[in-house]
Amino acid sequence: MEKLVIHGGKPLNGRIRVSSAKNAVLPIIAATMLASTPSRLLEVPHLEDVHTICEVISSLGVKVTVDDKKQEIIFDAATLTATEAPYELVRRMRASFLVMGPLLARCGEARISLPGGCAIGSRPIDLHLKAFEALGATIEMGDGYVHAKAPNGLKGNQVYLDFPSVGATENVIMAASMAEGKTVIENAAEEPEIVDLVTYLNSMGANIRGAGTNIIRIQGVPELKGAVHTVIPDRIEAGTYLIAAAMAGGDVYVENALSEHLKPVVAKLKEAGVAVEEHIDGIRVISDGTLKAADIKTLPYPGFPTDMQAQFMALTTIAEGTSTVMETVFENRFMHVDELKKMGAQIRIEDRRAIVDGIKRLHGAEVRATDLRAGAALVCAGLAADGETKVTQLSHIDRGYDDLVGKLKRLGADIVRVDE
Ligand SMILES: CC(=O)N[C@H]1[C@@H](OP(=O)(O)OP(=O)(O)OC[C@H]2O[C@@H](n3ccc(=O)[nH]c3=O)[C@H](O)[C@@H]2O)O[C@H](CO)[C@@H](O)[C@@H]1O
Ligand SMILES: C=C(OP(=O)(O)O)C(=O)O
Repeated sequence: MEKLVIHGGKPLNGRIRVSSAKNAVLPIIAATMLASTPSRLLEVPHLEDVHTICEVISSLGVKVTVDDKKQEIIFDAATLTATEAPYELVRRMRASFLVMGPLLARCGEARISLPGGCAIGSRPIDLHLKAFEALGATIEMGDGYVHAKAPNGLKGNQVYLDFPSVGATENVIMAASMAEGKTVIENAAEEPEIVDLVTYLNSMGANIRGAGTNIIRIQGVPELKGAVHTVIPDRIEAGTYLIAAAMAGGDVYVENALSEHLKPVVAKLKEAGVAVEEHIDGIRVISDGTLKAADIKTLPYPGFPTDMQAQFMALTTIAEGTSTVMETVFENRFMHVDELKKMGAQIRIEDRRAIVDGIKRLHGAEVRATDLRAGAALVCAGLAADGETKVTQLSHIDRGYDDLVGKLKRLGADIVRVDE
């Protein structure tokens, strides 16, 4: 079994560069299916989730040509032939469901396995389906699959999302980009990854306005052409390294981190007593490892990101005083609590709130990465803890962190990946 073995207590120093955002590259790869000519994506991160979405669209007939050295991928969807995404692929990653919008737009049909729940909550897809129906698709469910059909094409409409779901907003944008007429999405998600998807779609010839606000207007066009695109930096990866440095202590420059995408994380780090400098091409953290309690509440963007909740909770475990961590986006995203407790953390859960009594130091332990960000939180905790920490279930971490071990080693961390 593969493990990360960390000998904690060493300060982190130096520079690392953030990779392109997982949560932007996944919908953008799905969107390449909309084009009748090839698209080229630059600086694509090496992530398991990227492999998975490439497998999904390859299985639908898209020609995917990877140039690993240049970190480029070319997608040619002229050969899109199939409309069914099977369970074996969709179960590996929920974001596979993002192929539904493009398939409906291009082929008028999609049969996709239900993505189901996962460690962080039940994660239904009702908002996606309601929106597709508003665009004229008929939806049938059976045998664990969603079968959506729009044989005469999709028609633009007003779509109100009951919650600003990131995935539903992306799926509707992609579907509506080639629908007949105008679509207006109200209560849309405002995440930077949505803005990046729309930047890419507009460069393909789409007509979409308002991305980054809660009202997005889409005038459908009959055809989209491939484009060249570089995906935005990963704000969650950046935030994870900021927290690692804040906890372990040291002086770290996170190059390519965009501070305008990380406002709540930077504000909370400052509240916790960490010195943070926001520069044009990155963010610098200087910390002696002394931290103060700070409360967070996760919210859709521009609120505090749920994908940073576990890492920030790790930080509060060694912050002086009592912190409250409230999770409002997912109903069950506290799987890391039991693992952090194995390292000595004092945490109790009251409904959607975790109350953390800070202690002076964590101690090393063998812990499980129960999901992607839980894994990241445990790595941060291990870097700051006394003694040896072993993190297992690395497949979760591999989904979303490009060269985690290499980057941390460059900062002086004592971390290795072993197969025991
Ligand atoms: C690949 C990707 O970009 N993943 C991100 C995306 O996930 P994802 O797009 O799945 O997250 P959503 O914004 O859709 O989910 C937010 C909340 O809405 C609920 N919901 C969502 C859709 C739906 O049809 N019905 C429904 O009830 C979910 O269960 C959840 O409680 O945004 C999340 C919230 O910022 C992040 O944590 C994920 O990292
Ligand atoms: C929850 C996450 O991703 P996904 O939506 O792909 O599960 C995440 O990136 O933290």
